[in-house]
Amino acid sequence: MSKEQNNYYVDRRRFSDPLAAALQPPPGETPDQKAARVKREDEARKRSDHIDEMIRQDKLERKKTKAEVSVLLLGQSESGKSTTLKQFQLLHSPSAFHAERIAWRAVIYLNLVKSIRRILEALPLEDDEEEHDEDSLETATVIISARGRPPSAITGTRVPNYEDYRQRLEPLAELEERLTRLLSCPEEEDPVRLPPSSRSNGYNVTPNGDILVTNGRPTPTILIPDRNQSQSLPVSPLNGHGSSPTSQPSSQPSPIGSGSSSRSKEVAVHTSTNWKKAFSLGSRSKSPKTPHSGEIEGWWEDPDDPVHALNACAPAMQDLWRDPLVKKRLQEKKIRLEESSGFYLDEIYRITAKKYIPTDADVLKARLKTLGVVEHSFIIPSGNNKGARWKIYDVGGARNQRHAWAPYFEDVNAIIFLAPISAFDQVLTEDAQVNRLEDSLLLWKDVVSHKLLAKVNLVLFLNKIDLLQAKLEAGVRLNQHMISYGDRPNDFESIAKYFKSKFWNIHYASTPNKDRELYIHLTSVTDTRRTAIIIADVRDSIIKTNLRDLRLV
Ligand SMILES: Nc1nc2c(ncn2[C@@H]2O[C@H](COP(=O)(O)OP(=O)(O)OP(=O)(O)O)[C@@H](O)[C@H]2O)c(=O)[nH]1
Ligand SMILES: [Mg+2]
Repeated sequence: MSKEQNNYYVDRRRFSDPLAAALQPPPGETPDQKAARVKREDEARKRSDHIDEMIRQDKLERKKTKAEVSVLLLGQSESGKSTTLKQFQLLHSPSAFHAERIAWRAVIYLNLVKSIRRILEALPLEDDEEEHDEDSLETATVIISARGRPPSAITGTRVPNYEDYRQRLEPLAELEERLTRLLSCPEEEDPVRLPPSSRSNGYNVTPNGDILVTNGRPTPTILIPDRNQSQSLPVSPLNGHGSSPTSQPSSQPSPIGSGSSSRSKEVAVHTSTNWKKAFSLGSRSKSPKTPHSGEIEGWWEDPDDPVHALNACAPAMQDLWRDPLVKKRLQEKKIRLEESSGFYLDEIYRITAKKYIPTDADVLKARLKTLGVVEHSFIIPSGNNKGARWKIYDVGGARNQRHAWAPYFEDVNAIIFLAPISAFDQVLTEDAQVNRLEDSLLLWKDVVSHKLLAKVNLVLFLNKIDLLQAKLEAGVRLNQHMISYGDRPNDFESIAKYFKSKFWNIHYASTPNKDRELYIHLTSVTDTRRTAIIIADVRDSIIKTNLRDLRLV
């Protein structure tokens, strides 16, 4: 570069940097003037440094007194994150949890109807079993056998009553369509984009202080009247004329058992949609009910409410589920509905009763895929301290949701990572080539090796141990799906120990912070009593190790 060019760049720099320009000695400066100027600049610099230091101290002090803990729930789809969040809610804001129970009625109905559809689809003997097997990969409850299909799956058990069941259950097809339409999020395919700035927008505070992130839209506060109160219950918006924002023109439902919508997507609700409101508060167009007003008192009096179709189909559903030939056929097809929403099948008459209100356990078992990020916030008292505000973030775990996690890494105190260890013989719903346990291990490695998370407390829930136990009792062998397990005993203790050390080793090998403590729990997060104990333990460990410096304990 020539001297001229060089000067040009220096001048440009002066122009574009006002501070540098200001510090340039004025032309013709005498030595005395220079000494005075240098002294002034020195003093200015000292004052500026002092202000910087004060700001730093102030920030530190504010951080110390900020009684706030952020916890992020991570893990693959169906690992139990939302269920864990529900357990936190049940423990720390039970009235809000109970107030929302009624909203889950629609989800539970849909879970039940989907289970019935899956059974009906599994019954017919297909000419082409290969094609049918592929159909069943739709959910993660289907087992991929390392040794191919057993001979029984090819010969197959015929269910002579199939056509009769199908006809009796036909009304459920329309109901499934309606519930799906009302619950589903139209942007389901869209990846979630949550810039960090969006985290400060759209908070909605319930009367209990619970906060939900709603991306700017209002969050429902759902109230369920006490059973003992004479107050009327709301009329259901599930009646097909509902004013739900997600209502769309009706499309023809596919006949139940036809298999034509068997690949239909799992129902997912984006955190920005108001599904709880839509399913709880009833039609706004109807005025408040009183026992003598001649108006309907509750959803069960609304002839269009889904409960009627369900209630009418209850005997057929019960016959189907109890039929030994059906059970045999499901076994042959290796479909274990008890691992997903199938547990409602054991309680058909209770769930389809006209005045059914979901219990806590029903809500914990209800499956609704998360899209986006849900924040739940509450105060947890600790000792004499007035308590810290805990914020728990529940994220979508499906592959197209995971990029929304990173913005939350920056100021999180602890991560609860869920790995469903019963899933060793299953594949991802979003990619049938990937074993679910393998996916959990890779995801775990990504999380523990992440530099931004180096100082974050890690809690690992090896979840769904109840299902693992049931699977082992049914004779499923781990080493047929994980060759590395070798010929170790196929019992629960040995397998739990093996998984613990596998996850522990990955952490040890990949963590950027060897001093970090890792807490591992064997969990079944649908079990309220045990999970409450574990949550208390997790809470204490997070507070003790993370927040001692912040004077919270
Ligand atoms: N039996 C049993 N079921 C569980 C357990 N944990 C979760 N479930 C059920 O598994 C299903 C999936 O759980 P969710 O909590 O919705 O899973 P998630 O991790 O939030 O999934 P995404 O929202 O898709 O990321 C629900 O029906 C839960 O009730 C468990 O330990 N045992
Ligand atoms: Mg979820």
